[in-house]
Amino acid sequence: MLCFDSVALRHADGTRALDGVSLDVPAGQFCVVLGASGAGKSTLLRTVNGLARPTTGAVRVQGTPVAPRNLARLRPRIGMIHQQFNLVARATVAQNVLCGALPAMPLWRMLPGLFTDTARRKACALIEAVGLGEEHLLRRVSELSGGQQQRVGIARAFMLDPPLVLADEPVASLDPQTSHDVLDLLRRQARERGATVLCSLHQLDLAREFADRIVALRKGRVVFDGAPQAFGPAAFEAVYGRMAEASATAASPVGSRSSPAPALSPQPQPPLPAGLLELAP
Ligand SMILES: Nc1ncnc2c1ncn2[C@@H]1O[C@H](COP(=O)(O)OP(=O)(O)OP(=O)(O)O)[C@@H](O)[C@H]1O
Repeated sequence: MLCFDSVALRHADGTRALDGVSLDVPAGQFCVVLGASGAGKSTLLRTVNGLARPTTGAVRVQGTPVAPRNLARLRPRIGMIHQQFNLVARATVAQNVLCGALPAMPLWRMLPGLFTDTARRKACALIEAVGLGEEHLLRRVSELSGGQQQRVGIARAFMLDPPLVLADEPVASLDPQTSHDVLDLLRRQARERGATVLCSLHQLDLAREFADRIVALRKGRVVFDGAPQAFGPAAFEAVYGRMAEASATAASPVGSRSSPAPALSPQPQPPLPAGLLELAP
């Protein structure tokens, strides 16, 4: 379904965001990408829908290379769920979900927002499937809670029945219980529709609970790739580096709903760079 072939991405300032990532994600898999902040998770996802271009290597979706000439053909096949929901705040729930059909619409229908009856019915069915009743259809999304907004985001992502869904930290701004419910919903929807999911997360406990497979990055490299049960203290240390084994276990026991906490030991404070001292008021 999805193939990363020796993918490296170096930014103009020299930052190596991805460094030789090779992965095959088979159809139907719920694959979670873990890693500390800056490890390259978002960049990896963005190479799949063409928002980031690898410096070397290739990404293929169902055998089609992700390249500018193929993007119009690929985008309807890739649903996207964002950390900050990326909904149109002033538009209604129904309008936002219908927007998920735009990548497959001709321009003459897209500009005036001429959605077909089939699309409207599909949007209603999806809104119900994600647990939002009819009373929510015409509510502005700005009036919804974070969890409800992400349900709208999930419904929108499935509008075109994409075989592949990318979810970039979909629960980062939600409380632990809502995070659990939203991931449960995402996995159920993906299973029912046979979709493959590549989902970046910070919460190891949620990854262990929902993933079929965990791929962990550190500094743009894959440092763990395996079943959630195989992600033990050694993998934790490989991914999060400085965190001690004991604090790792305490921070994120299996089944807990908290995010990994930073190591508790006090760190010596380095001196402020000279440039910052000059910024005194
Ligand atoms: N436009 C850019 N120019 C230079 N460096 C960038 C740019 N965008 C991202 N980076 C760097 O690339 C690396 C990977 O970033 P990325 O956003 O993929 O990490 P991440 O694992 O998703 O982090 P987070 O969990 O904090 O969202 C980081 O070092 C980041 O600072």
